Amino acid sequence: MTIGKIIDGKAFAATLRDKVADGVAGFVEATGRKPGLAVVLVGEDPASSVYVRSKGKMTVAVGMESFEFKRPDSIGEEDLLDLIEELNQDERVDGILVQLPLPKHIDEAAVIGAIDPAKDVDGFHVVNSGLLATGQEALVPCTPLGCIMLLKDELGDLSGLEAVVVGRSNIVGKPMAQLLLAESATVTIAHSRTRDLASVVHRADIVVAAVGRAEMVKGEWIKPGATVIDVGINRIADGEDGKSRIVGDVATAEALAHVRAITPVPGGVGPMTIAVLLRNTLVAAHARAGLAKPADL
Ligand SMILES: Nc1nc2c(c(=O)[nH]1)N[C@@H](CN(C=O)c1ccc(C(=O)N[C@@H](CCC(=O)O)C(=O)O)cc1)CN2
Repeated sequence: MTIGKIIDGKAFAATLRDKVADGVAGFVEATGRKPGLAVVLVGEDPASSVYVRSKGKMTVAVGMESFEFKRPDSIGEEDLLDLIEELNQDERVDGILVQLPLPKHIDEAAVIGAIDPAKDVDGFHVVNSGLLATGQEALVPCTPLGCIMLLKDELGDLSGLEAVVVGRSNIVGKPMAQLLLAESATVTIAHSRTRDLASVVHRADIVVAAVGRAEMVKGEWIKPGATVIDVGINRIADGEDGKSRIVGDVATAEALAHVRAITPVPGGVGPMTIAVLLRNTLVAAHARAGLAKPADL
């Protein structure tokens, strides 16, 4: 039995961060200032706090300015919108990111819609999703852009390949499908109501699993030689000692016998998310300064 390749997202992300650091040095030389990223965290969700801390550290590590804004769960929507407006006007800030999820009493769409699209380094604003959908230059959501980078690195030209995206979220599934379409793949979006998901997935040369359900995509669903990108990060109880571990949306151990290549969880897509965020911030900084974006990004 042959075993598929494990795609090392951690190593790819480290190389991307090095390229961003080089690009930042060039930007500082050209403009006399550092690119700046503002991250807004509402509440104290432990996972979100870890991601925000990590974003701050990596922002500084590539030579950018990091601005962190922590607000309590109880913040009102108007106050959050006022903060966003301040950041929109702040010349030191090239990128604004509001860590998701937000507390239930805050309208996520209203907050994202208040971010200046030129500073929307998450690529979630409708202006950026519209630009992406119509094939124009846009700030693109970090996780799907990271997935495309890994796929192109593994497969080269994606043109004509059959791709199935499992999941239809605005953050991953929909932009992922748009990016694959832009690469001339033949794209299907499957979701919780899709009939006979196993046979839909079995058609695919590329499977992107982004449903948020632990190991839902089974190994036998995968067409031999397919490439699988696992976006899921699901914490599950492991054994009797009460400890937990993280698994993806794909049953990786089973899938390895079928795939050409697969991203692991952890260490696959996750690390790409923050590396692409830094890349997007540098791209936004160049655009705001009227400079062309560095060629290798
Ligand atoms: N405004 C945003 N909110 C959220 C986003 C986003 O892109 N923008 N994505 C996720 C969280 N996220 C970054 O914000 C993120 C998730 C996972 C990882 C990561 O590196 N994961 C590791 C495992 C981590 C662990 O052990 O818990 C991995 O997969 O190897 C980075 C960033 C939701 N919110």
